[in-house]
Amino acid sequence: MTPNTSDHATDVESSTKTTTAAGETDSALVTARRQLERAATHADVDDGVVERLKHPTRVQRVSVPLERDDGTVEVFTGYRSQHDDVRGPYKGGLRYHPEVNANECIGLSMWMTWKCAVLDLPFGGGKGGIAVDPKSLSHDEIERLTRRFAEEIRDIVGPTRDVPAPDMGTDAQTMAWFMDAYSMQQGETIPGVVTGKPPVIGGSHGREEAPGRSTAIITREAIDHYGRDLSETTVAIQGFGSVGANAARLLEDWGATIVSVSDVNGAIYDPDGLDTHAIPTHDEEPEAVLEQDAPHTLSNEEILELDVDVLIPAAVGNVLTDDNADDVQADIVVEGANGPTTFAADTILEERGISVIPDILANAGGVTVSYFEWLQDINRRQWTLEEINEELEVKMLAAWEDVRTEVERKDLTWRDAAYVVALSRIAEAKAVRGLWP
Ligand SMILES: NC(=O)C1=CN([C@@H]2O[C@H](COP(=O)(O)OP(=O)(O)OC[C@H]3O[C@@H](n4cnc5c(N)ncnc54)[C@H](OP(=O)(O)O)[C@@H]3O)[C@@H](O)[C@H]2O)C=CC1
Ligand SMILES: O=C(O)CCC(=O)C(=O)O
Repeated sequence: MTPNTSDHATDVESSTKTTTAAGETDSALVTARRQLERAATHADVDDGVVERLKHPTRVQRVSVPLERDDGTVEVFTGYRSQHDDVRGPYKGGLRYHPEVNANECIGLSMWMTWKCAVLDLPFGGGKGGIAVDPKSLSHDEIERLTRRFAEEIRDIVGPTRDVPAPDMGTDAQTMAWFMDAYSMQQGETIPGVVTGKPPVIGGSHGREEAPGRSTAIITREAIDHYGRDLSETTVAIQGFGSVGANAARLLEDWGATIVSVSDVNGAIYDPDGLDTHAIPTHDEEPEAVLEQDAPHTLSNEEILELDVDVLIPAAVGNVLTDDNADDVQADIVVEGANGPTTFAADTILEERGISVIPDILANAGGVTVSYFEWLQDINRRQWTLEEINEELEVKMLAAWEDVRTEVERKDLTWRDAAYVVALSRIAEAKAVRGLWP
């Protein structure tokens, strides 16, 4: 099939914006561009490079027909946005969620470019997915959908071109089907086409927990930076999946008090602390949070306004907006999710003295362990879980120090500082390759 590819993606970039009650336009793409424009004023980067980075290299949109279990046919829309590859192959997850659209994928792929650069990984940024509610499909239907999606985007992915991974609504099994479908088309087993696979077929130990682990590591460092003690820290976490649940359990193990967690239906709250190991994760049992014993339940709006030391939004994007930023009571927000804070909310939180540690640093453990997986696939050698976690700690602490240095040197917000680190590495790579614009 001929790829339906738009090199400039203008058609999609001008559509699908959402607006908050207060009128703030906040698609992931709009937020990502505003963040870039603001951060660029603090970085020594050519205006032309910044202009180029506002646009993806390529966005592929495909129709993904699915034969349902009852024999009827339904057609879903899938996307893959490839933002920039100056530092290496495009890298980023595949999301299965009803709200997936082109602009969301472009914005998320921009964030992947910065994330890989902040962590100094040899990758660029990509992101994709299918506009579908995976909970409405059977196991077999998700397998058929994934295999067909892999066929539709096979021309633009590959271990040295673009390497997908899990994101919301996808997991190690999804990656296994994707890898198998791609390998069958290529006529040989190619584990490195995706990361986040089960270890038995070339996946890495620790990948599933990694974005939650890095979110916990960065929370720990932030607490220490502000002269506090983790054992006296209260935390609320929105979302109890790969990112939220793993961050919650680690922070609890390290002494923090997790007072509230939520899933799509709402939150449970215990001011004395929850036993997060006893709460099933999204992977173990979706929508199980409200079934747990707890003194209070809250809505997903209320959890964001709890009086806690640390708030970790770890579910969907755009949850902190100009509508509720004034009501946030946490002292520190650590972004476990991608893009939970709109541009206007960021400004309000900054004015109120609330530190926001950005997604492109905090949740970067996922793509970092994906990089370790990619290396393991190339070398056909599996690292132990201990090796993975040790290397992840080293990479996260190095990135934390790089960003912290910029925060202190230029008196920047954590987000601006992370962008400055990323942009300078990307601009230097473009300059040295002579790859401008
Ligand atoms: N997986 C990864 O490798 C990485 C993911 N991220 C980002 O982290 C975020 C979460 O991803 P991940 O943990 O993988 O997702 P999962 O699918 O594993 O879990 C998502 C969690 O969020 C809950 N949820 C879904 N919709 C809402 C909503 N509208 N309000 C509140 N909670 C909701 C789900 O509830 P329920 O169980 O009831 O469905 C579930 O608990 C996303 O922004 C993703 O892009 C970032 C880096 C890496
Ligand atoms: O592991 C990866 O390649 C990407 C993970 C991801 O999508 C993300 O960090 O948002």
